[in-house]
Amino acid sequence: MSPPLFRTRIKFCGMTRPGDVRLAGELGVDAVGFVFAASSRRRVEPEQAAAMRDALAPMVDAVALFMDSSADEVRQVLSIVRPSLLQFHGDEDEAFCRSFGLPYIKAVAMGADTPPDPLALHSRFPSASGFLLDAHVPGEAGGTGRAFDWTRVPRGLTKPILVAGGLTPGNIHEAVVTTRPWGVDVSGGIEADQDAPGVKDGARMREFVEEVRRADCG
Ligand SMILES: O=C(O)c1ccccc1NCC(=O)[C@H](O)[C@H](O)COP(=O)(O)O
Repeated sequence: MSPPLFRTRIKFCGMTRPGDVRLAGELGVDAVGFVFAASSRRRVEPEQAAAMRDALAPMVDAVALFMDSSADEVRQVLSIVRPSLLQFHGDEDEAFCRSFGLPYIKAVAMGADTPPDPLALHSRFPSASGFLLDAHVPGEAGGTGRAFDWTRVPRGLTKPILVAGGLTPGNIHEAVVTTRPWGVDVSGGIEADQDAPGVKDGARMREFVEEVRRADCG
């Protein structure tokens, strides 16, 4: 049987080391994320992210992730890091997100109540390139290592969606088969030590990619 044409995109987030970024490129990952959210345990300085960007393979997106940063802070990161894609995790509105002239992804918290309404999302963020559905843990912003109920992924989203939150090499096959997303985003699940956030583990990175590809073939 010939392999399917569709390929689930993979983003590794919360990168802090150039070597991990280099390996992500070799594994065929589509994007890597650098976190600039003030509250994050994986936050990096713009200069550190610029060094990682230099380690990036061609045709891999460098994603700068913000949460309620000021426009000046975002612009400073853009000038130093030169990301190809932005990701917003806070209360940023459409005008703010598009004001930097770069494609962007808007994160949506998947709380315990009703799933987000696709029409409402599209009309609030018509210029978004896609939406990242992340687990919502009260009092925490992201990168929580928690998963949400994947059966609650809203149908009828015409823009690409990325599923995030608590993904690991052990559950990513089921997550992809259940949700069939445009892409998946992982941070803690490719780290070996919970006490060393941002330090990725090569074997877990490789296994994660292999499991996504296995799901793509199923
Ligand atoms: O990763 C963080 O520390 C973070 C902090 C504040 C806002 C967002 C953050 N991460 C966003 C991501 O895209 C993560 O990859 C996503 O939340 C999944 O994280 P994980 O559950 O650890 O895989």
